[in-house]
Amino acid sequence: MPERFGYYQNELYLQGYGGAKPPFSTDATKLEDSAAQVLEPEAFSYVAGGAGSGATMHANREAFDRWKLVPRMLTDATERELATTVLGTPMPAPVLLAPIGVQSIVHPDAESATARAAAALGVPMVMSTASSTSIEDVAQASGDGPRWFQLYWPSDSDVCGSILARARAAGFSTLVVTLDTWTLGWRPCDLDAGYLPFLRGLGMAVAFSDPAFRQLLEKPPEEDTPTAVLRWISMITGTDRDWSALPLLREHWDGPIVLKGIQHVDDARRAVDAGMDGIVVSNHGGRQVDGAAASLEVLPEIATAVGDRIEVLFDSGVRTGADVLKALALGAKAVLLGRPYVYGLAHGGEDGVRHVLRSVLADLDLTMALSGHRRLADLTAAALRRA
Ligand SMILES: Cc1cc2nc3c(=O)[nH]c(=O)nc-3n(C[C@H](O)[C@H](O)[C@H](O)COP(=O)(O)O)c2cc1C
Ligand SMILES: CCCCCCC(=O)C(=O)O
Repeated sequence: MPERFGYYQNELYLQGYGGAKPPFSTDATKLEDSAAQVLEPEAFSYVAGGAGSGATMHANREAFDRWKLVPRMLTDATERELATTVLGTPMPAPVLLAPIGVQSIVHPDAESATARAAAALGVPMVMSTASSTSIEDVAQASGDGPRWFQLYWPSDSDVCGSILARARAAGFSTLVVTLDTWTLGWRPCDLDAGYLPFLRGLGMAVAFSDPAFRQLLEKPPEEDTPTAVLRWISMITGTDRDWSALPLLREHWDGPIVLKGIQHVDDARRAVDAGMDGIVVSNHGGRQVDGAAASLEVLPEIATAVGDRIEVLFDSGVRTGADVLKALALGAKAVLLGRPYVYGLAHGGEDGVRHVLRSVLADLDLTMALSGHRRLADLTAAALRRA
């Protein structure tokens, strides 16, 4: 029997009645603040930080604040239907976990804990190429849970093919190709601390466990980590992959393909022309182009232009149930939750991620109810007013 998300509210109140407080806050902002207390300062800054002045990261949140919900009354929203299917993946609510690399810097159980928490709720996890856990180990932790794989696209086609074959064999159903991080943005927090986890050999589990990648090295990564790291980084950065190269991915992947990092309506149209199955309207949580538009700001025009031809997903700035509702009303089919679940992981491993997910989904369920929406299909721009 699938969890009724709103019931998490009762569970928390009843715990309080018995004298117990939830171990972690139900408020994403507070969870971020307290994550600063439990994480190494460099690791916290790496997760929380944005590109440049942080303007785009803050703009992502401000854009949500500009849209207000306009609740409707007496609409028979007693029972809500949140379940949906995106690109053949059934999910209990229109929420996935965004690909987030190098989770070992926040918790030793890293992506395995995230995979177990997501699977327990049936929420799809998008595993990052920059994970600290191998494809096969994440698949094992995920069990029967839905899982998608995010690609930082290696220029070497044998390595690319090998990684994708492993992901497919391990039960990852959809490929998410990230386009906005072909080189790292200007990130003052990390630069000032001289901190980039990858240069320390972290977040390399996918590459270092890959036979095709290992074959290219004179010495195995365990013997000469710096050389292996630099070889890998040089392989996944650069612009020698362009729109014309997208069909090559089809040779290695027979499932749906989604392009992540789309912000311009013309790029959304190009994705359609290239035969892609979906896009993620995302500015990488404001970590790449400082001064770029808020992701929510560009969502409506993109959804209007291509939403009937391609699945439009959204991320960057989602923190609450109301945020999810707003993104759906502005045309997204589903959203990807980013930093908040990493703060859950930092606080309590698998339990922490599960708590964050249950909180966001319960909040979404109750916000749908109190705004008078029973079905996801009811959510249109008419549910909102721009402040
Ligand atoms: C610490 C961190 C690592 C990330 N690693 C990846 C990654 O490996 N691949 C990827 O496509 N996006 C990555 N992202 C971007 C997220 O997938 C997502 O786009 C972003 O977190 C959304 O913004 P939000 O966290 O503010 O909601 C990362 C984000 C953070 C915060
Ligand atoms: C050279 C790209 C590695 C970046 C991987 C992690 C990431 O996406 C981030 O935002 O940080």
